Amino acid sequence: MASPPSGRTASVDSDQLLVEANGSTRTLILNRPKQLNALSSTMIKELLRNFIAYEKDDEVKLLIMKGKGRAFCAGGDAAAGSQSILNEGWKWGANFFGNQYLLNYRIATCIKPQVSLLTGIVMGGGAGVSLHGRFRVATDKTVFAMPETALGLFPDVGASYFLSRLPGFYGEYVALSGARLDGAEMLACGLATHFVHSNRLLLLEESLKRVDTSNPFVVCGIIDQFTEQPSLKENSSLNRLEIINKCFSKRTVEEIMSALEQIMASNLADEWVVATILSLRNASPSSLKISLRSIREGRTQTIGECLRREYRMVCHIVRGDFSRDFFEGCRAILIDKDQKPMWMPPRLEQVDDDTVEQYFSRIDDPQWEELNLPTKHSHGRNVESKL
Ligand SMILES: CC(C)(COP(=O)(O)OP(=O)(O)OC[C@H]1O[C@@H](n2cnc3c(N)ncnc32)[C@H](O)[C@@H]1OP(=O)(O)O)[C@@H](O)C(=O)NCCC(=O)NCCSC(=O)/C=C/c1ccc(O)cc1
Repeated sequence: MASPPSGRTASVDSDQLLVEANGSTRTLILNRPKQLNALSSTMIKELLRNFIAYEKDDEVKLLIMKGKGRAFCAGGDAAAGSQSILNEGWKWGANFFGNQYLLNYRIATCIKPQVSLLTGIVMGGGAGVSLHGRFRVATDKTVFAMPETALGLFPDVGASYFLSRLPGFYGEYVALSGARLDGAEMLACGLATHFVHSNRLLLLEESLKRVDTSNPFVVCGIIDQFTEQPSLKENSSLNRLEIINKCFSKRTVEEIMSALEQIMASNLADEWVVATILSLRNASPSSLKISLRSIREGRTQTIGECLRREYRMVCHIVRGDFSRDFFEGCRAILIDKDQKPMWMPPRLEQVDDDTVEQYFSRIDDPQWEELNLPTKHSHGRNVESKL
């Protein structure tokens, strides 16, 4: 589909993605508000097609990404996705995640600035379509999380790149516990680049739509006019960075747990420690172990290397090679909603190092291929500087 004429909105495939053209800007609107804009396969393909087209189109200079309704995006559509994999086989899942990671890579290496308006829920796949972009605007209504360990998955969409670059061992904490961050916390740790009050977001958007340049300094100057410096709440996890660094720097998940439990034993009234321990106890043991290793490996890898490795991991998951926790997590959280997943194996000590290792190996199947990412010479430098 060609870009719509200026000032017009074009819609695609049942309106799941709306594209608004204003002069040199294109506003991409995730439009499944009832599903909190969870990314369907159609939306991912359309976003990918648009990003590829915009890179070549000299008339397009700035991209704006937003969500319709109360969420920016609550992740990939895990409810429909897990059912499609069960009905159609693992290749459906491999194709879904392959396209999504390719989109994440296109966004990370796109030479045109992207401004994501992160108000409302930003989770999982929603982080993948925004945080790799140049400008991430959080608000007083932002609720960010990477909740995949509670779903039997692991923080993917390049999270092993952007979480591993957070201060200290905060990324390990966010990845393993699925902790929710507000807009002020996103800004403080570097996941967001700006904070704008939600009641000024429309004004910011109107100003951005008049931009006629890809110069990031000009774009930044415009966003700066609307920003404010929010304060961290007293109970913010960022005020716990010392404890987080002490516990989440441990080598294994078992050691992280026991470090947290020691703190709990000496201070039973510490609600934050209790909540963190509970979230780790409720998460899939297999997911916790592969997530920790993924973040650790991500620290020294490029965005492309992270996404290729995550693709291997997710392919093992959709094939159910070592565990079916992902299907069980989707059932318990999103389909039956009983919130009581039966993880298998159920205990951390039952997930051995050899099994964890295998999640990082190539898939031994003639029908499987590594994630094929386009060569984007020298853009790696830009990608590194975004966080
Ligand atoms: C805390 C949330 C975001 C909001 O809670 P709420 O305010 O009480 O709202 P609801 O839970 O009632 O959500 C409204 C509707 O949106 C739906 N929804 C809300 N997130 C979603 C969602 N990621 N998917 C598919 N429907 C959703 C949700 O099921 C519900 O549908 P319905 O019951 O039909 O009204 C809650 O919905 C929630 O925990 N959602 C899951 C968030 C989450 O784990 N996301 C990211 C990790 S998973 C991921 O990124 C990709 C996984 C995936 C795996 C395999 C695939 O093939 C494809 C994708």
